[in-house]
Amino acid sequence: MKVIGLTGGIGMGKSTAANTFRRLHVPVFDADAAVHALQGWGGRAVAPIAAAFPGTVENGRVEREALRRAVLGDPAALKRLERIVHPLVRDAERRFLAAARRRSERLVVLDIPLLFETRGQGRCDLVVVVTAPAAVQRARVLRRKGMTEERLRWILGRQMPDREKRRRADILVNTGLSRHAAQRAIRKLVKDLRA
Ligand SMILES: CC(C)(COP(=O)(O)OP(=O)(O)OC[C@H]1O[C@@H](n2cnc3c(N)ncnc32)[C@H](O)[C@@H]1O)[C@@H](O)C(=O)NCCC(=O)NCCS
Ligand SMILES: Nc1ncnc2c1ncn2[C@@H]1O[C@H](COP(=O)(O)OP(=O)(O)OP(=O)(O)O)[C@@H](O)[C@H]1O
Repeated sequence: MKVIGLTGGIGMGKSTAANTFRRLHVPVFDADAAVHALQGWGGRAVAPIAAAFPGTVENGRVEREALRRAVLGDPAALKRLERIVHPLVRDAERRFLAAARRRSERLVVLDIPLLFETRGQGRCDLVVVVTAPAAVQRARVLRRKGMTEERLRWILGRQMPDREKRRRADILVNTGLSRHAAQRAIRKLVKDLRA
């Protein structure tokens, strides 16, 4: 089974690329979705987060807005949150990979925003980095509800710079050109890997 890592900075087009893989019947592990599930009702991160960040859990689930306020601008607090969440995400990833192996999948994708930051590339046979010009990235992200210049700057400061990610990529997918071009690049990759 070949494991494709999919990563890129905020707003570079990971989720869109992940959907293209799904349409080609390649199973995708979505780390952001795993974080949501872990922080949702019944999730394994709820109790440790309630203990570490009082007031951020309500009705058995994490209030992400409150948690964001608790960590924004506080690198030490974010580190504490990551130490709770990342091992649990890793666990979910292991289960995903084990299930895919049992089904004899030949190709799977790990969609992980912080793949390089958490040294996850070693678990991948090849890494796809989605990228676009900084101005395009900025415009995309600032269109989102609740996003501010300050928040964007802070997030970008916590992520490995795009040029570093590009340097480490096995395959670069430019999402700044057109949807069609990005889809074509992914289709070609899947076809080559399946051959
Ligand atoms: C702080 C939280 C509650 C904020 O939630 P919120 O719904 O407001 O934002 P969301 O999760 O959609 O993240 C917004 C953007 O920030 C980026 N981001 C999120 N966490 C981190 C982080 N630890 N370091 C760098 N960038 C991050 C993501 O790429 C995303 O594009 C949430 O991001 C969280 O629990 N983060 C810690 C877990 C983590 O490290 N996740 C990253 C993916 S594994
Ligand atoms: N190839 C592309 N061509 C044009 N627009 C694109 C392309 N890929 C993504 N986009 C647009 O860019 C925006 C961000 O895309 P997406 O949500 O996939 O990014 P992301 O990397 O998953 O973001 P985040 O890191 O915040 O989760 C969306 O509005 C999407 O429609």
